[in-house]
Amino acid sequence: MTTGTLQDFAYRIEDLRISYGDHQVIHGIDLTIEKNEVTALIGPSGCGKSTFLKALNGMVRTTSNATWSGTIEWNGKNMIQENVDPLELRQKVGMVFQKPKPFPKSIYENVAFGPKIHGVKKKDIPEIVEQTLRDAYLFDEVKDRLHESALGLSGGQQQRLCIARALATSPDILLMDEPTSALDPLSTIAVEELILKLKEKYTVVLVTHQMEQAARISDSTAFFLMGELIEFNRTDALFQNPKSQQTEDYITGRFG
Ligand SMILES: Nc1ncnc2c1ncn2[C@@H]1O[C@H](COP(=O)(O)OP(=O)(O)OP(=O)(O)O)[C@@H](O)[C@H]1O
Repeated sequence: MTTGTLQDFAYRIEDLRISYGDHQVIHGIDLTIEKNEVTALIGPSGCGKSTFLKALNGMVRTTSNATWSGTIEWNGKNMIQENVDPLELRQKVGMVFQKPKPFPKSIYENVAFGPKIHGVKKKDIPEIVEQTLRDAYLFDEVKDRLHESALGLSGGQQQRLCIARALATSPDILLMDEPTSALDPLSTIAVEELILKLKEKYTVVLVTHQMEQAARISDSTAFFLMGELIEFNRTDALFQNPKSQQTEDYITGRFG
């Protein structure tokens, strides 16, 4: 594999296997994640969706009881076999979690934190903060209170701030682990609309328990069951005409 090759995909995954101690939880997954699309990961609790996401941002490497094998080609390298700079990975692959957890600092400082760590010049930071808050469709709501605590924002605003924080280091990819599960319906719609806009600039991989959400906002959907990839297809095709009986049972609510 040549370093720096321009890829037309965000990730190419081949025969990915992951274990925690003796417990294998991902069983040989092959999947290509396209750039500038939303890829949804669905499946019942414990099927390995979060573990798969942790593989994509390299967190499996630093999880003490975890081992992995296979190929995750990202940015011209197999991140399982080859040395990938953890700082580069953290800058290029942003992560958004289930519960919004802004730092107990001002709105401004939350967004400025990443660029500061990555060595952006002090004079450039105000512009980055403003642009990133605009990209997260939050700027107009917070422009008069940038230096007030982020903890004073609503849950939905806090989640959009966490998305802004992830965007502030100019990533290519955003990994989102159930980003709306702690939000009320209106905030959920705001975050879903944001995700749809983000794919113009970013690749989004989204773990969701809400089938309607996958159907509404993703381009492709992967259905996981007990650590195996049962079906991966364009979202419309997967929901309208599932090829596997297990997919059909899951999306029609017969289990999970
Ligand atoms: N650090 C860990 N050590 C040991 N086992 C783990 C660890 N993290 C996850 N597991 C186990 O790996 C399996 C897959 O978990 P994972 O969190 O990836 O599933 P999930 O599909 O994201 O579940 P959920 O939808 O409930 O979040 C589960 O059996 C879980 O208990």
